[in-house]
Amino acid sequence: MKHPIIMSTPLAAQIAQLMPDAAVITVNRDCSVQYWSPGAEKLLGFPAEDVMNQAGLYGEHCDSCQAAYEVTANDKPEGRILTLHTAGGQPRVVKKYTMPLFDTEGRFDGGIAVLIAYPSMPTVETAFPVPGKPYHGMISHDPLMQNVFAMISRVAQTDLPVLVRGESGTGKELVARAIHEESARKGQAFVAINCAALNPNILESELFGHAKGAFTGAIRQHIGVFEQARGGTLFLDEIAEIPLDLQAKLLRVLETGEFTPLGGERRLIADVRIITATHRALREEAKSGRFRHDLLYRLRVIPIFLPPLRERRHDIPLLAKHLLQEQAHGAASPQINHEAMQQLMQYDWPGNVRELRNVLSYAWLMANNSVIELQHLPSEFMHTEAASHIQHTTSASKRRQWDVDEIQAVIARHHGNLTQAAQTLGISRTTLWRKLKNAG
Ligand SMILES: Nc1ncnc2c1ncn2[C@@H]1O[C@H](COP(=O)(O)OP(=O)(O)OP(=O)(O)O)[C@@H](O)[C@H]1O
Repeated sequence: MKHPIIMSTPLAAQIAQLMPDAAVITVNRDCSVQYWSPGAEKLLGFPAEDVMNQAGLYGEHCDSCQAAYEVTANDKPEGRILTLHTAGGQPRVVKKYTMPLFDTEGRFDGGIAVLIAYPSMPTVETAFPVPGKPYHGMISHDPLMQNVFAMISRVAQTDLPVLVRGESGTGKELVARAIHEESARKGQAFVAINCAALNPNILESELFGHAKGAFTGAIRQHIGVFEQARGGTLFLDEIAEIPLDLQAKLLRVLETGEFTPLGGERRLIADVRIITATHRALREEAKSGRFRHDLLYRLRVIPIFLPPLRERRHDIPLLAKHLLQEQAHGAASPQINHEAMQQLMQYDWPGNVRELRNVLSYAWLMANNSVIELQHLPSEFMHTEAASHIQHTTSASKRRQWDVDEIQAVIARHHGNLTQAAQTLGISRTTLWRKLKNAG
């Protein structure tokens, strides 16, 4: 039997005095408001007289819950992040803690809810988007990306399917992971699968699994990603690439919430949150018949678009600093000089942030712990007037010395594999040998 807790209004008022900025609310077993603190008036904008003795209040004022101020008998003590709307219609992100109360007979008898403005929580795991600060490993001060971060916080409070669209390397998987980490499914599995990387014949078994003997070669049972991700989040990358027959099967799973492994007898519950991603315009794919319309509507409930890096060039210095710091693992990270930064800013970045990360790794290696200059960037950055000028003015002796350092650093990075080192340097293995011999 649950322990009886008596929550009288004076006691609630005392708690409210201890937490003047929080909304302290008590409800009875019908969810009718019995106490509404001055902090609740401040945080949510509704005066007490408007809400007292009202039940099931303001469901329409909550984007991610049924009733904003509800307390149920099964509520757990952990906080939930919700987006509410204030009396003035402004969205307000709050963390809501609830405690159900029970009478001496063990019957549910209402409870207490404490709502705190989310960013002011002392224990926020740096999860609230703050411009210029990393948000789940992503950094940007671009307004579109800030919107994306805010959207992640909101959709994470629901189980709605999200479709992330963006070019390769724009951070689609980071977005999917961030939604998972912000959601109640955090702590359960996050399973990512790239639908384009798998042969269509084995994709079905990768998704739903197969029983032993389901087809020739199925020598043992295989657990598919729907089951691996049970209770957690399933990220289906490059969703546009799945064949039409599999699209039909996936649609059925989404409609019924169940699936059967290939050759299996039992239907299993698909308890996963689905996040999909693509670099293609899925609506165009549907128009041209390559993607099912009905599946598109199922998956694209919440669309999130990630802009390419060339459309947010002003993010490049911030990202470069962040990525270099990440690679330095706490040690002092190298600076980038003006010319090199100019080149980075002008480049089109077809591979987006992933390409920027790789270019910076290369440049750091080449700079050998000194300031990153233009000549440390890969060859595609050296084909401009400014670049050729700088190359020209690099002294021959400095250049030769730099070559040896560079070669040795690249060889070390490839753990002594000269073929791979030569590939990274863009020279033949023979030239590499010759340079090493001359240096020695
Ligand atoms: N805004 C960002 N801030 C910091 N790092 C980022 C950002 N966006 C992407 N990255 C980094 O870029 C790389 C690529 O990110 P991710 O794998 O999420 O991209 P993607 O869009 O899923 O790529 P693909 O479509 O090729 O799978 C990762 O190393 C990731 O950490």
